Amino acid sequence: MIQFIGTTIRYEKEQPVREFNLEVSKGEKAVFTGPSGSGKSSLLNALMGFVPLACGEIRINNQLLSPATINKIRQGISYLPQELSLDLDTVGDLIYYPFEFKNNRHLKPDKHKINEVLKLLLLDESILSKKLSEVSGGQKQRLGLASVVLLNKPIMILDEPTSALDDDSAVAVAKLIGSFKETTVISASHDLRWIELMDTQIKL
Ligand SMILES: Nc1ncnc2c1ncn2[C@@H]1O[C@H](COP(=O)(O)OP(=O)(O)OP(=O)(O)O)[C@@H](O)[C@H]1O
Repeated sequence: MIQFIGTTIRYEKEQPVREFNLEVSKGEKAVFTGPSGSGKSSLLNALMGFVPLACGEIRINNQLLSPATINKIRQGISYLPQELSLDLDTVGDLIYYPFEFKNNRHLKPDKHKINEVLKLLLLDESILSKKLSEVSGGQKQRLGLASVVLLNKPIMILDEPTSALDDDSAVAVAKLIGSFKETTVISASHDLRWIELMDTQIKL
């Protein structure tokens, strides 16, 4: 379970999230919606421990998110940022990127598993031999999603996961993520194709 309790996020010039309360149960698929600047990414970033809270708290499985617990908590989370700005060369590098970290090395997927996930995301396995500079924005977004799926963590945090996708790919992605019954998903989106397939919509 993920709990936001009186969560307040303050930057130098503004306070986009004020006294925010929410409980997301295990296995629930939740999506933050609302206009640009309403604080959707800020909440996801706070959940990742990237943004300190001005007030309130965040609890994950009853454990308080804090500098002392964040590393342990992150081991149970996979995160897809709004933009993948990693300095990597090939598609393979992108897929394997999270598995280079010590904590994930033992989770490294084999070729068969990777191909299976690529197929579910409507990507051809030939994409693995391409350079990242040769793939489209929508393909890159699905490759990031493939990594997140392959990590198979109990919690997924997805920031605008379908923003660059055509209809068929957006629906394929939403259905795939929705099929992981045990996985808790917290996302931010403007995309109705995604929002409609989530369990809970939280309007900010
Ligand atoms: N690191 C930061 N420093 C200062 N201000 C920030 C920072 N991150 C976000 N903000 C401001 O906080 C507000 C909320 O931003 P946030 O990115 O959380 O909104 P959002 O709902 O995700 O928007 P979008 O739909 O455009 O992605 C915005 O006005 C933004 O300018």
